[in-house]
Amino acid sequence: MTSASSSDNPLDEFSLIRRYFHHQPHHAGQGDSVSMGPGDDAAILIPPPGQQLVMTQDTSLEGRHFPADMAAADVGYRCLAVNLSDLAAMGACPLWFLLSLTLPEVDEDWLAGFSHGMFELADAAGIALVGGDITRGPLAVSIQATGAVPAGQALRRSGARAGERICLGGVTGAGLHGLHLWQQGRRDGPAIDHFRRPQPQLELGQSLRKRASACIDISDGVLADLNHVLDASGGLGAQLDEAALPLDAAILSDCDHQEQRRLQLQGGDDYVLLFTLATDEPIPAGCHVIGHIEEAPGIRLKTMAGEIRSLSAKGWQHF
Ligand SMILES: Nc1ncnc2c1ncn2[C@@H]1O[C@H](COP(=O)(O)OP(=O)(O)O)[C@@H](O)[C@H]1O
Ligand SMILES: Cc1ncc(C[n+]2csc(CCOP(=O)(O)OP(=O)(O)O)c2C)c(N)n1
Ligand SMILES: [Mg+2]
Repeated sequence: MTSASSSDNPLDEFSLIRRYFHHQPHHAGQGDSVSMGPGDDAAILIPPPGQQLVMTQDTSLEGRHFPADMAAADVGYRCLAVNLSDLAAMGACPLWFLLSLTLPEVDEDWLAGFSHGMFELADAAGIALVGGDITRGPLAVSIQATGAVPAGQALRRSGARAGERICLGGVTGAGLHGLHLWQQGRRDGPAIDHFRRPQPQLELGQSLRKRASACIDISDGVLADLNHVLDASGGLGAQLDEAALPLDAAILSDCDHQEQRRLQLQGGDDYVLLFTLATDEPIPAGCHVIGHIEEAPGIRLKTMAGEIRSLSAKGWQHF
């Protein structure tokens, strides 16, 4: 957020909520499960019969998760996208979300842009905003999203087994590279687009139910998030094949080989799915096999030269 409100009489909290956050869902059926949305002490929701609810929450802070000079519409889109990516990783269909917004001031241009970007993705994904909270302070966006899966079919981090293939739902490295370019003053191009507007892989996640043995979305980098799967699956290990790592050469063309590898494996901000598949499962279209699960703990890389090197599961860490 870069500019202050020019209004002499800023909107009060309730008018602001009515103006920017009472949104009529565009999607057929979106909102049908909402008995009471924003406006009462809490939302009243109708869980889909026979389904389990899946809940997640991620907070995005200015300067930590998105740059202070990012357009408000992109901030709105991105903050919802990172939460939808967690629903995708569980194989869930999005239903409802709560928005907790901390604003330094009432800037109506910013709010109009933010809500526009957020609802653009909400409508595309079929998720309804059902409530939230607004307070004053340094800009922070916290979203709690709920989805549903048929009972017993949610994807977990914990089901990987030795011998299974490790797959990626898309290329990695573009997100953090986009941030680096942003920090160098660039404002357009495919890597920047990837960083500004990550595309949660909801359809892929849903298609992996009853097929993938484990799944996670990559927010902290391939190695760090693969390591969560290995830990959750009982302390297994993995071997990755350097030659098989998907690389969008156009996106990472301005990086040397070592930087490309670092971004691909440790970048973060990717929001593609990483999942494990038994050897008889077909590989979904657009996905890449990057290695396999092994009994021996730790992550190893088979290099282009055929050497096996140990890798540390380093990735993004807040502390
Ligand atoms: N403050 C918290 N209280 C309880 N559980 C938490 C808290 N923060 C994170 N978790 C849980 O820890 C797990 C890992 O969180 P996180 O690393 O944020 O995952 P993700 O990358 O999927 O967002 C999740 O199951 C999340 O719900
Ligand atoms: C301004 C800015 N600096 C740095 C980053 C890089 N970054 C910040 S948090 C993060 C990891 C993901 O965020 P986190 O809060 O750990 O989300 P979660 O893993 O819980 O989904 C990355 C790669 C960024 N996105 N924006
Ligand atoms: Mg999280």
